[in-house]
Amino acid sequence: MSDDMLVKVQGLQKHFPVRSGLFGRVTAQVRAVDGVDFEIHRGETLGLVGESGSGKSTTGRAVLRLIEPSAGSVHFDGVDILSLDSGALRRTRARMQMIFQDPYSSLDPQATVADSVGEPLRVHRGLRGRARDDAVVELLETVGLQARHLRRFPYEFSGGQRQRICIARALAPSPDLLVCDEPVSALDVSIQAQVINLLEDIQQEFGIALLFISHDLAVVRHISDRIAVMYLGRIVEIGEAEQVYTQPRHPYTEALLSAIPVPDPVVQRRRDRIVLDGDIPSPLAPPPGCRFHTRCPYAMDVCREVDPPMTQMAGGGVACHLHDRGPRLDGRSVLEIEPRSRAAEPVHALKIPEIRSGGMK
Ligand SMILES: Nc1ncnc2c1ncn2[C@@H]1O[C@H](COP(=O)(O)OP(=O)(O)OP(=O)(O)O)[C@@H](O)[C@H]1O
Repeated sequence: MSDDMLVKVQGLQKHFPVRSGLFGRVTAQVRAVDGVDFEIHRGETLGLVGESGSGKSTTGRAVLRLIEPSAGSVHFDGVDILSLDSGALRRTRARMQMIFQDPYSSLDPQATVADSVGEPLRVHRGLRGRARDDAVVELLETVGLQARHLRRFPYEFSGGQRQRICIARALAPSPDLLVCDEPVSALDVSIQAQVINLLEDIQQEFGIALLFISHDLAVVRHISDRIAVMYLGRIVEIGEAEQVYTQPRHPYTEALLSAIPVPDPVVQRRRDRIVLDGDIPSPLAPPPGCRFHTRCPYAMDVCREVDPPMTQMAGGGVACHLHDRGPRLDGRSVLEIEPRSRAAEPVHALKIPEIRSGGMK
């Protein structure tokens, strides 16, 4: 792992068993995360986007080992966190904190701010009494609250203020990584930008890396250095934020982007709205071949058969799709690329029709 690499995730899977019948036999598996690779560098913000159900939260939790991954590896600062015993995991986890969507349920309603934010200071830094309160006040000021809030309870705060308290608590053990799972989705629109700006300021001031999970590509673009797009348990595209936003390689990214209103009418016209058919398929039985083919406006016969590999694209970014819609770094054609997996039919026997025109709606 290079020196500036903080997190390296390889082949991550999380399958949830579905049990039924009198004896609770496992009859199926929800493949919530089904082979995910990415890296986060020190001080970097990686945005993770995708529709509801694409596996973003499960990925975030599995990275922190809040849930046990089914397969794959997660290295944090060079250490394989899946190999740690509970004591070592607890110590490492202090450096990896999580902020959840709902600040209402994230805080103990019976605990004052001093206690909520002070507890990790006691556990991880051994602070007590006055020293602990002073450190809490410092953290409160960092997140835009004041010393007068110290003895108050969660019900006395607005949603935005509660999320600030959660952020202060997450900062208490001086983490290197913050996993933010839809941190502004439960807040009023007017407050969302303030909390995103706060996270950005914190990230810059303390050099903390962020894994920023959101279903909203517009939110993620603002804060991210790089963006990973997730669909049905897999990352389908990953690259520099600006490049993913202005030059999407995967039809799914294109569809997500087309749903974002753009103030410039010329850009909006270039970005005709792509409405995807139907809902995201069930992770109990992902479609064979390319998982996106059932909703893809450009689907070809081959897409039903071949699970496309991630391909390094010229101009930056990595995307998984079979269409020749951007130059590949290796200059190879669709059929030369080794598929990740393939169904019964060999690829060369498949006829690739023209990309359907008029597929956009
Ligand atoms: N504990 C669980 N048991 C069974 N299935 C689960 C469990 N947790 C998540 N899932 C399923 O895994 C899939 C991915 O869920 P996940 O919450 O990770 O997606 P998401 O992209 O974060 O969406 P959302 O924003 O709605 O949470 C979904 O189909 C979900 O129903």
